[in-house]
Amino acid sequence: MRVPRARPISPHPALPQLVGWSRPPIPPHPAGGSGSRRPGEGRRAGAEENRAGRCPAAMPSPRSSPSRRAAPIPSPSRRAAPIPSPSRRAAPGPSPSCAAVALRSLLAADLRFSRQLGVCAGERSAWGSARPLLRLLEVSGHGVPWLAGTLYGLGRSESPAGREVLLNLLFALVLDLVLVAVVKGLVRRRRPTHNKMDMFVTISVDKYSFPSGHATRAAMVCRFVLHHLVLAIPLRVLVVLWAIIVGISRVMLGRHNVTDVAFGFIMGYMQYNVVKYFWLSPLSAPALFAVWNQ
Ligand SMILES: CC(C)=CCC/C(C)=C/COP(=O)(O)O
Repeated sequence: MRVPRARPISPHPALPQLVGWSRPPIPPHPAGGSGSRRPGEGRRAGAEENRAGRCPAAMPSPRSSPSRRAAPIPSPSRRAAPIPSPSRRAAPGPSPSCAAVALRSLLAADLRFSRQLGVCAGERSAWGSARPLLRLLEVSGHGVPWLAGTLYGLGRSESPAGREVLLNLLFALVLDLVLVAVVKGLVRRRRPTHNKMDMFVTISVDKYSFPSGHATRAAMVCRFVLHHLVLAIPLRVLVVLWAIIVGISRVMLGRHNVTDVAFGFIMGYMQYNVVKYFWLSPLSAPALFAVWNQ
């Protein structure tokens, strides 16, 4: 018959393996507060955070960690050991959630990729000789020529239909400037470090890069023009190509990261929906058109 071996009582399941048996039991902390952590508690707290919806990817898996493999399997009696107080369990600090880990990885890849694509960021960059051409594209998608051109067209237009379209284009351009300024001011993402701040006419929020104002404007103007101008197919293709090239050139010039431009395209595309919804016409804004037609 086998006689069960007597097992000394340990104050904590992990202590026997880590500090030996000769150590006197540690009394439970009276306040359960910020006393010194016992070995093994951090691991337990981490596991609890994991159960509470933390990202498993952010934690080393038990298989990947040799120290975890060596950890003792708690027996039923050990499981009855004193439960650490909530304040002790909170001590290791929050580990990043899945979304935060994914976002951080995406942003790191974005920075790396955008730096590689910034081949015209300076005159001495790999494609530095193409920089003047890309800067011309920059002006073609800038707010000033678009606002000036629209105002000029409005002043010269003699047809009510033309005036209506141009008035709505003016509204779209102003809306775009306001929305981009608001998002840039909220997100406050710095422009890439390799960007030379030699841009044509900027306003204060333009020190920020998210989203790309050129990309929003290019996408929105592209949709606007395709909907309201009767153009031959080659010209329509050219308008779409222009919008895409303006966006790509922002990254090549080092002005933006890829995500700034990608979000800018989406935002500009959706801005046109807003313009369409609030379309100004003699029916929806009679006062405005009455003044204009006098
Ligand atoms: C001053 C006016 C009327 C518009 C500013 C246009 C501008 C500089 C936008 C910035 O574009 P990115 O965000 O693509 O660099």
